[in-house]
Amino acid sequence: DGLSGDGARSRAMGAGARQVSGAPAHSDATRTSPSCQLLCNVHQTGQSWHSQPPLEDCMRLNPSFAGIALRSLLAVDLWASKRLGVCAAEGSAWGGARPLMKVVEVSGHGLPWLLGTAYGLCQSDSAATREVLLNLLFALLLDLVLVAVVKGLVKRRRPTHNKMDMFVTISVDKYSFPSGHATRAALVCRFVLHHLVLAVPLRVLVVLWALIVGISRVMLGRHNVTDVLFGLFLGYALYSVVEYCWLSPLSAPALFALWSS
Ligand SMILES: CC(C)=CCC/C(C)=C/COP(=O)(O)O
Repeated sequence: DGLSGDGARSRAMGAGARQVSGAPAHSDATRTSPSCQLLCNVHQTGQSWHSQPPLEDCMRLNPSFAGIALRSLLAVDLWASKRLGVCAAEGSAWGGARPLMKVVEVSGHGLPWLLGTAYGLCQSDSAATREVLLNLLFALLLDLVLVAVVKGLVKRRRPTHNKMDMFVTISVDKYSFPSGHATRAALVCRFVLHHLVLAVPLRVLVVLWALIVGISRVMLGRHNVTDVLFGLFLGYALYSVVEYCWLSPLSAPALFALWSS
């Protein structure tokens, strides 16, 4: 019919699926696995593989716009992350800065934040400080659980150029989406800015710290850019949840009574 390439292949396939199997386009026959359907068609008609392109081939030739956009984004992400992983190893372009980046990594790690907050809680003798620290502890735990759940669901592998020499990890930390450091940095940053009275230069420093923690994840080769961007977004959004569920002697009297006893 004068058509060539994808259009002709798609049309040939569509017609083939209806005529050869003798079934409507959405019957059980067309819902079987593509390769099985193809073998069945070839068996029934004696057609060659060339005259009947497999269904899966057809799907790849007609991907959705969202599919193309996602694949392109992921390709750019992998390419950019590899280029930006300049401290991924001692021999990398900025390998000399790796020890400093690892200090930044520890500053955003969950363990020092959890231990520090728990210690502060034990030491505090003011009810107001206790309330803030208790909520920070709740936020940090919620963050750990949320990140572990998302990592476990998405199961995106860390970049191949990452050296797995991280300070204290848990099993899901073999996965990279989202960056736990980035979520924590954004969460803690918003929390501190809302609950601590700080001079402007210190507030700027807190924001810079959160950004540097995020950037260092890519520079160390631990994460792809999208892991960090989504992590920052998740941590930022999580703070709103923490604010919404704010624990106080009014909303959680049992918890506070337990603590004061
Ligand atoms: C062991 C504890 C308490 C927390 C684990 C913190 C950790 C290692 C998170 C992984 O962060 P990235 O996803 O940014 O690599």
